[in-house]
Amino acid sequence: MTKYDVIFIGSGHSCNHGGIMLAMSGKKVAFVEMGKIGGTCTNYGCDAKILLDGPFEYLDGLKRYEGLCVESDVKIDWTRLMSYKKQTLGVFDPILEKLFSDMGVDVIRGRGRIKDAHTVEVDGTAYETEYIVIGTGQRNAQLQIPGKEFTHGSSHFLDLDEMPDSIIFIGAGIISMEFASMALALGKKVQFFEFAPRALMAYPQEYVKKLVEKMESQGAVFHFNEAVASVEKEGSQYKVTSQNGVFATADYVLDATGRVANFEDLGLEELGIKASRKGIEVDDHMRTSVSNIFASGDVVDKTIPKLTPTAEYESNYIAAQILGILDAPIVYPVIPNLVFTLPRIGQVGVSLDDAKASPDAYKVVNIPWGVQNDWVNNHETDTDVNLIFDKKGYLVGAAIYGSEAGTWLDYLTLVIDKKMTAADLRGMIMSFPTQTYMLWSALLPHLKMM
Ligand SMILES: Cc1cc2nc3c(=O)[nH]c(=O)nc-3n(C[C@H](O)[C@H](O)[C@H](O)COP(=O)(O)OP(=O)(O)OC[C@H]3O[C@@H](n4cnc5c(N)ncnc54)[C@H](O)[C@@H]3O)c2cc1C
Ligand SMILES: NC(=O)c1ccc[n+]([C@@H]2O[C@H](COP(=O)([O-])OP(=O)(O)OC[C@H]3O[C@@H](n4cnc5c(N)ncnc54)[C@H](O)[C@@H]3O)[C@@H](O)[C@H]2O)c1
Repeated sequence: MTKYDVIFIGSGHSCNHGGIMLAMSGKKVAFVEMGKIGGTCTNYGCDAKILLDGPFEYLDGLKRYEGLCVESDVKIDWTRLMSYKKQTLGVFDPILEKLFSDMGVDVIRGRGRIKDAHTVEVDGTAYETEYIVIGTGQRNAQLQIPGKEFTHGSSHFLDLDEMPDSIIFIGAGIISMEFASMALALGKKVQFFEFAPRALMAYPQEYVKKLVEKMESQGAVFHFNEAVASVEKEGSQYKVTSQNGVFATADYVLDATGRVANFEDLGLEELGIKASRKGIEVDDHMRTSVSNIFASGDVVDKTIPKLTPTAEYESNYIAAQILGILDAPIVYPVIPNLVFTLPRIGQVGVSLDDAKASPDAYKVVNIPWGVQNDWVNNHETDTDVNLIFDKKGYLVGAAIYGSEAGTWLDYLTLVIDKKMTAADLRGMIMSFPTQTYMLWSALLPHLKMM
């Protein structure tokens, strides 16, 4: 029997970064994968979504100049876009398998199950190992309601060869709002049933309101405070009904009501490792109650956001521990959150809603960016930025509404994380005229001097 130093169950971002670090440091490593190599982000999540979003971003930008100087009749052909997506991402699985094995990692295909603290079984074959890392991720939390068989999850939507003419989104969270932005840009009929009083509950209220109004102007209908109770088939359509009796019909129903951990059938109960739909319980070293078994990424029960960069961070942290490079508890740096709607909404650090509720602790500087910087802003007049400073003048948070939010958020994350002062920024030279230069100028007067 091959004896491994570390077996990862999963091959997504919660596993592969740390796994490669370990293999390159001379450890004998294997990834056990029952689906596509690379996991959700690579095959059915971030990468698929951002590839499809590409032309929509440009179309949204071009539309801003309509009536000003652009006569636009640009249309996106979803079917051809999807075929481009399938061609591009379809080759990732074999490429990654080769890449990993070239780096010294064995890829074992099949469902992994922990037999005892030092044995992983894959479809009946046992593999011995010193350490185990569980990185089995999450799946759609499909509502258990009558007619659930008529609903689809995010992976199905990201593989649709034809965009349906009408769609009901159950939930107005991150996945629904991102997907609906594309459907609306194609002129499709979109409705939402959302249990909460508003969309994107974790994001700044005023920005979500702006986004919802934009989507409504494109024809979207939002039913807030409506929990879905059933889905029925009516001819070629589907009827969605809420607990209050509000109903609507559409060609397609997407259930995006959150995600649950893949913790079942891993042999955890026999080992006394605690887990629930929220995830596997770990200590501040990412260890389960069995000290040589770690959990990483989306499958962990944690309060920090379940994202690709946080999964990557944890996998590197676990690898460093196994290598004996560090022994301190895990400490997360500031984590940016970005919704890829049209336009984006992003925030990092202290949230805008919290900062506004605590004026004694924070100074909020609003910049009506789109109005002030229209000349450098690609005519995106409704862009808005809020910068949040603590009483010493350090930047501690930021919230952004605009198509460039991602780039700016990463830049501001650096300023927050490194506790940069005005003197630090003045010691740097930025390119000009760029939006990041304007952000740099906007920060200077409010930041701690030195
Ligand atoms: C539609 C969508 C869009 C997203 N967009 C973004 C985004 O824009 N930005 C962002 O940061 N995050 C995004 N995410 C979240 C991101 O995809 C996850 O945070 C990330 O993939 C987590 O990585 P992971 O390795 O923990 O889990 P996963 O990537 O889910 O990997 C888990 C792997 O384990 C395998 N597995 C499970 N059980 C077993 C078993 N018993 N044996 C063997 N293999 C097993 C699965 O097949 C899977 O490949 C998105 C998610 C979705 C669904
Ligand atoms: N840009 C990104 O970072 C990104 C993008 C996509 C996905 N993700 C990942 O996926 C997760 C988001 O997944 P999601 O959008 O499914 O979850 P979510 O938690 O963002 O949204 C789910 C929504 O469904 C609503 N809901 C729950 N039960 C309902 C019911 N019975 N009827 C009507 N509404 C109901 C909730 O109130 C909530 O607003 C993120 O936490 C992240 O892990 C991240």
